[in-house]
Amino acid sequence: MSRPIDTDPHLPFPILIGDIGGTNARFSILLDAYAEPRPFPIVQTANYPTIDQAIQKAVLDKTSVRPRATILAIAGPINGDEIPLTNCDWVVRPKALINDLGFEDVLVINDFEAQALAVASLAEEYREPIGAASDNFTASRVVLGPGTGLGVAGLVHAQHTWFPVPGEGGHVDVGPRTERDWRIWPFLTPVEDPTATVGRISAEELLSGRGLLNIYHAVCGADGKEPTLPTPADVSTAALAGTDAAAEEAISLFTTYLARVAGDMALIFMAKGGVYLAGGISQKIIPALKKPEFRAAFEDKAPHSALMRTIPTYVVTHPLAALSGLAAYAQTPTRFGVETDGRRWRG
Ligand SMILES: Nc1ncnc2c1ncn2[C@@H]1O[C@H](COP(=O)(O)OP(=O)(O)OP(=O)(O)O)[C@@H](O)[C@H]1O
Repeated sequence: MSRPIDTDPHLPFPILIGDIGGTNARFSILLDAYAEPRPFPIVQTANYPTIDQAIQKAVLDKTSVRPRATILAIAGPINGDEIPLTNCDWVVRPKALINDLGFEDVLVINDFEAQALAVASLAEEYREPIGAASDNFTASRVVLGPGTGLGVAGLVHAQHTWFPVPGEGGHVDVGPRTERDWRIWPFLTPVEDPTATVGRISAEELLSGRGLLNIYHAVCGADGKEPTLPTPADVSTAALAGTDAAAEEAISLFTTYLARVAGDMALIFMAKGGVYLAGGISQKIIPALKKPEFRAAFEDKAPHSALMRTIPTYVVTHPLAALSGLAAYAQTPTRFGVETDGRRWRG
């Protein structure tokens, strides 16, 4: 028996999938449920005034395939018919995509929801284990991604279905714990965020590009030294090369705080299937994450340390992880419990 159209999660092929970040937009086309996604060159969002023009010029003008549907993953909340992106001037207008570009079906989801879809079935070659624990059964997972901000999503496994749970976990409070933390904390001030509430250090203010710089400045401040490294990449490069003591401590604290928050998220979701570190920064600091501090802080969750020791941790190394999650969903939407209410438009 065929399902009524309103509850059928399948979108019609060909499907254009897009991962729209603050800086970069990545697109692929899926011809059918079995074909490999066909990628297009990465688009710099600053080079196009609107997403419609980017899709037209960077995708539709470059292929004779006419996608009938599109699934877009965006950074930011999805409310209503006008969806502004965080960190970029583009506004997603699904009705315009239908009327002007000819799509019949448009689905917009959160970027970390797409990352969560990706970790449901990430091949071994696209994940780097941190620590010895390994997953040998299907269980709920968590994905955390330090980048421009800190994205967090759960992936709950129930009733043979993966349910991505997008949230705002990057904005939980983090407090000092060790004696050194207590010395550093008074020097932690938002580096580039004038809207941050005074006195509140959220996870994102530590675990992001600006967060790493924030930690580095605080380490220098606590030691009465002048900071000399201007960017987060300078801090991690100097730390990994062992050429700057404050940068080395900053990256060590960054991995420790990331592990504490990752452990908290694992406890909340009972993520026996593992914690996956995505985002732009994790892949670049794998040697630091492989030092003992990360797993030690992750497992340091009395009275649940024994449980934490069994939970594997990985860095996602797939170059287009969010797109791979969207492709998995587009191919077999019934494997996933993705909420489409208020996020799907049809022409
Ligand atoms: N080697 C590095 N070490 C530490 N931080 C880095 C490094 N390279 C870049 N960053 C920081 O990572 C952040 C960018 O993260 P990411 O690559 O995830 O970009 P994004 O804007 O969040 O995503 P998108 O590329 O999808 O637009 C910036 O704050 C940048 O300063």
